[in-house]
Amino acid sequence: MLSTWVAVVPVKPLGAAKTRLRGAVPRPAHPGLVLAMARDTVAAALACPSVAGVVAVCDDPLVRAELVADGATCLPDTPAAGLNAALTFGARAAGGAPVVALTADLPAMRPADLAVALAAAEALGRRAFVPDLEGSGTVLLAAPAGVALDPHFGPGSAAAHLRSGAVRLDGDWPSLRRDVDTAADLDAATGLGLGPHTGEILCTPA
Ligand SMILES: Nc1nc2c(ncn2[C@@H]2O[C@H](COP(=O)(O)OP(=O)(O)OP(=O)(O)O)[C@@H](O)[C@H]2O)c(=O)[nH]1
Ligand SMILES: C=C(OP(=O)(O)O)C(=O)O
Repeated sequence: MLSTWVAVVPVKPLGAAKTRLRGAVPRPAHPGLVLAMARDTVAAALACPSVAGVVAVCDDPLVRAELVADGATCLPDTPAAGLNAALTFGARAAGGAPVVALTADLPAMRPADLAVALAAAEALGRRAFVPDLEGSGTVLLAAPAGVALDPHFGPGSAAAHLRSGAVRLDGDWPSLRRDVDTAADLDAATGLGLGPHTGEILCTPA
């Protein structure tokens, strides 16, 4: 039987987020692009049959309002403590359920790819992670019920997750593994098929 996972999605305040992506769209559209990618990530997670709910961790009132309207629960960030603290905080709110951490920059993610990755994690019964397409970063970290998430996101996180004892999952899940950090990543995600919110931003004239 499939577990029902709680997905924890961290989102930086829009004014500070996705600095490497600046320039991919005209300057005023940048916050809207970051928000749209987060909304598509959350929508795909909510549409995945093995996900029971999404907890977003974010201090930005606009992001919180949009994601709650989309069906997520939102928690405030731990003040100035960073990404891994935010994930640990969000994971604790899952109350011992299986937790999957997802970055909020997966605008091409398909629910079916996420479901297959989660089934692979469940079959292992251990902490497991999915590297990004480049191989050095992490897009997903999963912990079974009752096991601490112990996130090590940040530069070189795939190696850090491996060192921490998590198992690397190497499935062919391009829509899940295509995180968007740069304009070139956004082009690649566009080629895979963007979610509707990100697609709409890119189609809106400046
Ligand atoms: N809640 C929260 N989310 C964070 C924090 N730092 C990063 N994130 C989120 O974690 C995910 C992965 O982070 P990055 O891909 O490095 O995003 P970023 O820091 O906005 O991007 P750059 O400025 O280009 O480094 C994204 O969804 C970010 O919004 C943080 O301090 N708090
Ligand atoms: C935070 C991460 O994202 P990126 O490396 O894409 O900034 C990560 O991969 O751990």
